[in-house]
Amino acid sequence: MKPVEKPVSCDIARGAPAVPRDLRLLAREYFELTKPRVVALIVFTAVVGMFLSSPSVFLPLGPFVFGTLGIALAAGSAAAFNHVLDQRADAVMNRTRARPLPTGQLTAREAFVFAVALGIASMAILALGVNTLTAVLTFFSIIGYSVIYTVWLKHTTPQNIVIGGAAGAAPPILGWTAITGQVHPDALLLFLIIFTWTPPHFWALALYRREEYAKVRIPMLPVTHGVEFTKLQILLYTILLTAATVLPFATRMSGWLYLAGALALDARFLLYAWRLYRNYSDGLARRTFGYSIQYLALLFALLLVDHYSAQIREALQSALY
Ligand code: HEM
Ligand SMILES: CC(C)=CCC/C(C)=C/CC/C(C)=C/COP(=O)(O)OP(=O)(O)O
Repeated sequence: MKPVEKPVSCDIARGAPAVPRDLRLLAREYFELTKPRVVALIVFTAVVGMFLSSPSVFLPLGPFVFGTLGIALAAGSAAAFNHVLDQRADAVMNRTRARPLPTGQLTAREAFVFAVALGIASMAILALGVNTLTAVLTFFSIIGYSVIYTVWLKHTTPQNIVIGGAAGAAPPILGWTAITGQVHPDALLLFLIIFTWTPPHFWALALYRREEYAKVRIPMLPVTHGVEFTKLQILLYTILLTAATVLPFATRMSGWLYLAGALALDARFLLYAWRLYRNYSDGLARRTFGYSIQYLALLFALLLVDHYSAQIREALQSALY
């Protein structure tokens, strides 16, 4: 469990900052509002979507730069809205109580203004520098995560993260449309991979954090349906994920290099899910959650390397001979 380093303030309702402000610290708190590590992986999946949409390594510079920036700002905006809208539950759970709003480092008003500013900047950059389709789809992703998931689904149904997962799975589509202006079926495969990955990713964490979720009455699957059922769902979704990861090879979007690497990653994920199912421990659930993140990063890196394998081989050959 992460140690809580910051003092916890009760100033949420009054909206006043509880501690003196230092500009560097303040910048760090704002940065923290964007969930930077999550957003980094989200942006990576979007960038992979961009490269996979084109046979050339050289993407049109404007859509590439503005697309990446716009998607990153949108994801950061959605994350900041999530901090504002979930501040009461965040103040109670150990994992989240050191966040900028529960500690009083930032007020809800400051976080809200920041979220709106990032959202507007993202929309302006995407609409003016990329294309309308990407701006519109990104707008729906922001609403999907910050309103539909955070305000509604998260607090009403244990299927919250399955349905809400669509927003987190959208970025490869956004990357693809940023470059081509079209939603291609191959982009939907990338969406499907993240969509089926989200339940094992999140439920592994929800298992070892189940008491905290119960404390704040958030109906996550282990709280409403218990550990046994959640372990089974993780296993079933990991099997579904394995099937989804074969599709890029089956449709010839990706080649043998991708298939071999993806199956190796899948085998390890399935092993984690199987061991969790047979012999549960909080420690194993924590390691499964950690692996889920490595898994997605490596899988998307594989898609990219496989896509340019011919160019990489040629470059290596000309460097060697
Ligand atoms: C509905 C969908 C999702 C849910 C409910 C979810 C939930 C979570 C939670 C609760 C954490 C722990 C954060 C913490 O340590 O405080 C986490 C971490 C993480 N998630 Fe997800 N996640 C989802 C989708 C995604 C997506 C789409 C990505 C990337 C493509 C992603 C990448 C990550 C990463 C990289 C971390 C580690 C962050 C860190 O080290 O601080 N997640 N996720
Ligand atoms: C392009 C675009 C707008 C994408 C938005 C996608 C986005 C920011 C997804 C975040 C996924 C995530 C960390 C969910 C956890 O929320 P939670 O509230 O369950 O977790 P918490 O308890 O850690 O806050």
